Formats: sequence, C-alpha cells, structure tokens
Amino acid sequence: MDTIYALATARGRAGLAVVRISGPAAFAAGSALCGTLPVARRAGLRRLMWGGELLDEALVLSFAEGASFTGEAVVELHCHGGPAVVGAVLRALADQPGLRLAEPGEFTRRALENGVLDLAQVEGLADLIDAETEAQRRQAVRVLSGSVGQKVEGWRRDLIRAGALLEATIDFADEEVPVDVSPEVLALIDGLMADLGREAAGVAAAERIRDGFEVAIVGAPNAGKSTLLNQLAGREAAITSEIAGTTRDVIEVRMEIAGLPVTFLDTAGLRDTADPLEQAGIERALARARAADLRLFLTDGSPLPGLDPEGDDLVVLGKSDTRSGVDGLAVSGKTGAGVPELLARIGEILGERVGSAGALVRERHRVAVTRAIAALAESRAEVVRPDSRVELAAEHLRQAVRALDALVGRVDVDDLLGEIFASFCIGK
Ligand SMILES: Nc1nc2c(ncn2[C@@H]2O[C@H](COP(=O)(O)OP(=O)(O)OP(=O)(O)O)[C@@H](O)[C@H]2O)c(=O)[nH]1
Ligand SMILES: [K+]
Ligand SMILES: [Mg+2]
Repeated sequence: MDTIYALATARGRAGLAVVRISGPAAFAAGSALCGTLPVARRAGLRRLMWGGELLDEALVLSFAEGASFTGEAVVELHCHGGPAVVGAVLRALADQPGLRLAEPGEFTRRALENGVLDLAQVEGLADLIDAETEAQRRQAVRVLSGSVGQKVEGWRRDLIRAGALLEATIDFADEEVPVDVSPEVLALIDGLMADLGREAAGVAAAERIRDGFEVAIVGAPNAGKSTLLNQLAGREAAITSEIAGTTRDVIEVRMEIAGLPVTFLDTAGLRDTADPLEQAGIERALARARAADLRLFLTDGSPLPGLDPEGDDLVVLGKSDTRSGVDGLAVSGKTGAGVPELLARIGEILGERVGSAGALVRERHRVAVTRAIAALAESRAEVVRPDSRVELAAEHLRQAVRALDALVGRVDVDDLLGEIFASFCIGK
C-alpha cells in the first residue's frame, strides 16, 4: 500500500495550510521532516527540516493506524499557509521513497475501504464540503454522522426477523408447523414497505435542499423586476432604467433563504413586441420562468401575456412606495419595503416543499429502496398465496437486504446468513 500525501486545505495564501500524509510510511515520512513525532493525537510544535534547510515551523499531529480518518497511520503538518511553504513541504515529501501525491478523493476512499466510513457517509462528507447553506450543512452532517447506516440497520433487523420466521417454517415443512408465522411476517413486511416508501418519497425533497430552488421574477416591462433583484442581491447585478425592455438576458442571483439555496432569476418584461431582440429575451424569460420552482409576479394588477400564476406562485404589487393603502404582498425594490415579508413567504413555501426530506438524500438511495420495496412486494405476494413457496418468499427478503446493503456499500450477504441461523437456533 502506497503512502499518500496532499494539501488538505484550499490552495492559495492563508494563515494555515494542512498537509496530510496517510499510509504505512506516514510516521517515517513525518519524522524525516520534523525529527521526533509528538505523541499520537497531541499537537507538537516542530521545525520542518529538509536537505539541511529549515522549511517552516509547524504544528504536527499524528494518528495511529485504526484511529485516524483513513484508518491508516496519519500525520498532519499544520504549516503556515503560503504557497511557497506548501510547495517546499510537498517537494520534501515527494523526495521520500514510497510516497506519492494522493489522487482526488483518495483519503476518503481509504476511509471507506478501511470501514471508517460507509458509502453513504462518504456521500455525506462530499455534501458537507460542498454545503453553502444551513439546510445543506444540517442534511450533510446528519448523513456523515451515519444516519443512513442506522436506518439500514433497523430495516435489516426487521428483514432478518421476517426471514428467520420463514426459515423456521421451512424446517418444519415435514412436520406440523407449530404456529402460523405469516401474520407477523406480513406485519414486518408492511411496516418496512411503508417506511421505505416514505423514505423514497422524501429523496426528491432532500435533493432540492442540495441543488436549491429557482425563483423567477416576472412581470410587465418597467414593473421594477431588475430593481427588486438588485435590492435582493444588495448590489447592482442587473441594469435598470426607465426604458421599457431593458432586461434581455436572464440574470441570476444566488441567495440563502430559510437555510435553503435559492437562485433568483431576473427576466425580460413580458409584452407583445415587434423588436426581434426583445422578443428573443421574452422567449428566454418564458422558458426559464416556466421551468422555475416558483414564479414571483411583480405587477400593478394587470394580466401578463403568455404566463399566468399557478399553484404557490406569488403575485406581488410592485413600487409600493408610490402607492397607498395596499393589501396583500407589496414591495418596493427602490426602498426595500416589504422585502423581508416577501422573503419570509418564499422561505415558508420552499420550506414546506423540503419538509418531507428523510434520512435518504440521493437518487442512488431512492433506487436502492425502490428495489427493496419491489423485492418485499414479491415476498409478500408469495407469503399470502394459499400454497406459498416459503423458500421463494425468503429469497425475496434476501434480495431486499442486498438492495438496502447497497446504500452503505455493504454487499456481503454471508453475515446475513449467519444472523439468520443465529436467531433461528433459538427454540429449536
Ligand atoms: N418609485 C419606484 N420606482 C421603481 C421601483 N422599482 C423600479 N422603479 C423604477 O422603474 C423603472 C423600471 O425599473 P426596472 O427595474 O428597470 O424595471 P424592469 O421590470 O426590470 O424593466 P424591464 O427590464 O424593462 O422589463 C426604473 O426607472 C426604476 O427606477 C420602486 O420600487 N419604486
Ligand atoms: K426597465
Ligand atoms: Mg429589467
């Protein structure tokens, strides 16, 4: 096994830069640079020397095999974060035999291979590193902490219990079966199917938390759409003017609302026009607005050509600073009046849409539980048949276990058989 090293923090100038070394030669490589390594998991200040030259002074940490992020021996060098310092330290490591630069994701892959993280946790780690909003962080940290694996454990227990009940029937096939196990088996299957069904349905919501929402601002020319966008962005993201038909291209501004990633789209004002350029802008506006998750109609009350509010779409009166006695949602892009209320309303609507997010957060997860549900349905159909083929019913349960094991990257079924026989021995 190679010993790998890489800069673990972002490239560029910073206060600190962490270089991580992992593998059997990590301690030797670390001590070659810093002399004696500090005691495992205790930081020690060391002079990093190479070729008789002082490279940097760094805080050095070591982690023993079996007690590190990768599961291997690991050394971390917390250097000063200048590009030249990092370059010199990386060159000193490259000089050492048996060491090579890590490939992308290789530390995490080793953590997976060594059973420190399961597959879902690896996905959670990737999401946590990418998380930009609170909802994304909360979801990712939950997955990284092992929530998917815990769910799988619970589902597995039920499946193994159902399997053991069926196996007991097989063994008694020649004799009198002491009790009819099918009611308990069916109850377990039904409970699992309901739980898995809920989880499968929640994946779409979890994916929205990760991918975010698009909210299109639409309205007639000069309704104040670009002014509102700039107010939301806190900067001049779009050109505004008193000329109707100013905006042509769709302008995007990314924000966080109620912890969710939201991209606002400023679009061309909708009207019938003979100008081919303006018409092209209007077509873009309509296409993006229709594809968006939510549309914000900024109006003075008159209808728009080509687009009508539907579902949760918001109809908001614009330029509220020029009006008096308005009821309902009203904003002024110019003064910012009504903007907090508008954002709160959008947060409510989108928050409701992600409310069904559960433990499973990816399409891969949805596919796995959908497979498990199909296997459970087959098993159930077999159990309720008048002449049930119990072996078949049990085999479908094993398929369900395998499908769920894929969630955490465990495809080995030997331990399932072991567990089935362990529980089966009871009372026999
Ligand atoms: N008083 C007042 N004027 C506004 C407000 N919002 C926009 N305006 C003015 O209305 C005119 C049009 O504003 P824009 O933001 O360019 O309108 P738009 O909807 O983006 O227009 P198009 O891109 O041409 O469709 C400008 O002169 C703005 O200064 C507002 O809230 N209050
Ligand atoms: K305008
Ligand atoms: Mg505009």
